[in-house]
Amino acid sequence: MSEANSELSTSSADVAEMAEWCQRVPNCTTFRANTLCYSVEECISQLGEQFTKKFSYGFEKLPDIYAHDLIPECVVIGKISDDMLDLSLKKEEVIVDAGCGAAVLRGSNVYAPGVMGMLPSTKVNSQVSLFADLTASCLKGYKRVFDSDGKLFLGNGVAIRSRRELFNDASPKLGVAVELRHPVSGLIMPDLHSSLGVLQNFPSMVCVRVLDPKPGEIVLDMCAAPGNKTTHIGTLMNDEGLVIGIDRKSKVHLVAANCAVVNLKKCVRIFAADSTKIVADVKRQIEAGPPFAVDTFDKILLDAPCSGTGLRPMLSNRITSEARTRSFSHLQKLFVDNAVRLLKPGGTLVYSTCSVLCEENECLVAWTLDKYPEVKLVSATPVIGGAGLPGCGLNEEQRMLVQRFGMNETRSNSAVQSIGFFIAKFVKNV
Ligand SMILES: C[S@@+](CC[C@H](N)C(=O)[O-])C[C@H]1O[C@@H](n2cnc3c(N)ncnc32)[C@H](O)[C@@H]1O
Repeated sequence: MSEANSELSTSSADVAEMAEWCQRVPNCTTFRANTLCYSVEECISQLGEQFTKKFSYGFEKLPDIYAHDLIPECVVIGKISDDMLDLSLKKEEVIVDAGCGAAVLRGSNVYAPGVMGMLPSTKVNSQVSLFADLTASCLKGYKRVFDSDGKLFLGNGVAIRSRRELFNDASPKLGVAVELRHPVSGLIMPDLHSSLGVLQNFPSMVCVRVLDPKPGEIVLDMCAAPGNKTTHIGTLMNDEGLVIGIDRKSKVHLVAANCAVVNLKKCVRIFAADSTKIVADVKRQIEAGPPFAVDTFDKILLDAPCSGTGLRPMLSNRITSEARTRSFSHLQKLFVDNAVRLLKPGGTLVYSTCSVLCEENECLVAWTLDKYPEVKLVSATPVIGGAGLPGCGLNEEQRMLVQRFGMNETRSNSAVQSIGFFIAKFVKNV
């Protein structure tokens, strides 16, 4: 990074605004249809049937379910209307940790590991009010009414597990503990165990559309697990060509499992490796896995490990951890270095993060352009998010080429308000 760029960082006013934005919940649920097995229309109709069954306990009207006009495989599921929600407080309460609370606000049931407290009077099938403990002060197994300023109401549900099953038995604490019925956010999630498609944040789908993989191409997904973007890439390629997915040894099985679920049988090869060290000095067979020779790939997705500060709702404060961010931008530069070398002349590199901090986004792009004259920044089309932040190393023209989801979505033309995300697209000179 040049001297000037190295001093750039997200200002404390921006950080405060971002922290406030990150506490808000997205305004819909997004689901990527598995178009290898279903048409988007079939997918929408099956989701409608699923929700009709799920809502047999009393909702009169399903939320809107429709395909996004610019990303056709993206199925948008609207909110349950407020007038159908029963948000009256119940006698029984269940306390969950902040991570579980964030998932509940996005429409998830409560899974057993997230439960911190439950009253002894709660029975299976009891109606319960759900609260998140934002202070991390509720001890596991708490059995009284939790009295705290950091107690956030999440909605109402029905207990599926008893207190004894959750805290006393020696059996493993897995599975659904409380079925969510009336979330304050109005958001619901479809059944997750299905080949119909995957729950995926909207900008993640845009990111793969920006990469624009085509059947027959040779594509590298440098940070692939759990494989949501790998399966999207393979699907857009109609399972023809070669997609190399790389991640850590402990995670590559997730990518393989997700490929199997969506019925990708031919084009994806998965390898465990460190993507900061995958460039070989000599020519090698691509199928043999890393390291790879320079100038090998038509397209590379670098969905980099990052601070995750765009993920929302964020109920615990991760955004001020400067040390973490610094270590991520160091790692991100090592990935970029490998990516630029592995890209064929004329090839495309897409860099993305789910961070809202400019150190991991605009500054990283400015550093890349400064360090590698052989790549140029091009428009990250389809452009749906806002422009890059000013004052972070990119000039006016360059700011318009990248896209940023989250606060400052100045040119956003999508009604979907999702997580914070950043996408930049580079092409290597021929
Ligand atoms: C943002 S996540 C990727 C999400 C994935 N692209 C998806 O859409 O499902 C970043 C990933 O980078 C992986 N990672 C971190 N360091 C790595 C390294 N040195 N080499 C390869 N992968 C790494 C992490 O294990 C994590 O799965």
